[in-house]
Amino acid sequence: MKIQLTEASKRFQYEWIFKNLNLHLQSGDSLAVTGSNGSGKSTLLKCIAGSIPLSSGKITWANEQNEIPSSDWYQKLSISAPYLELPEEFTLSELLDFHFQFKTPIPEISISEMVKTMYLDQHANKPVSQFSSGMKQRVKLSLALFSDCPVVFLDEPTSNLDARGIAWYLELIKNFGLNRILIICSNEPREFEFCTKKIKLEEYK
Ligand SMILES: Nc1ncnc2c1ncn2[C@@H]1O[C@H](COP(=O)(O)OP(=O)(O)OP(=O)(O)O)[C@@H](O)[C@H]1O
Repeated sequence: MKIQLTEASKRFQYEWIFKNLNLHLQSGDSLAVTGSNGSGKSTLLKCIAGSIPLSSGKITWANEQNEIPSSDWYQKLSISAPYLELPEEFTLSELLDFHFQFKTPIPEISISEMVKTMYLDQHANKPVSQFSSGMKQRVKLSLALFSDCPVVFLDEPTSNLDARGIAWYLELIKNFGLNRILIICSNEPREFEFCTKKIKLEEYK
């Protein structure tokens, strides 16, 4: 899998969010996108995901053989972000059943092993609405990384996680994240110190 940004630029009205961004990513690459609040990290993710258009420039996704049309990018992509809510009326078991009707689970582990890996096996039949914020964050990250997608976006991955949760996140990335294209939006070095590439959005204004 390859993602190429060529002179990618985005503005809202008269405000440039980023300009002339060139980037080449392939499977195995992990990219940290850093920048202050409001610098445009989430906007860049949305452009790369194809959910909002660039103002100028080009983004292409390709597998080994062919370019992938932008209408199909979402099939290759899983996302964990603070602004994406879980359907909280489901129990965790129901949520996993629901989620994996749309995404293929990774072949390495079974659904019951996923629940154990989340340290939520005691809570599988509890509605997600009753989970703590840290438990919900572990569910969001797990859904993203346990989906068999070649591209994974993680926006502020350790928000709501305590020290044990952060160690759990780093282990999850090590075990399930590193053979994909991983893009992490963050200003917390501990969330992205393993990344092979880094961009600072303030440098693209
Ligand atoms: N739909 C929109 N219309 C107009 N302006 C927008 C829109 N979406 C975002 N913006 C503006 O784009 C800029 C970048 O916002 P964005 O959410 O991408 O920043 P961010 O780096 O992810 O911020 P944070 O770290 O606070 O999450 C902000 O000035 C924001 O107000």
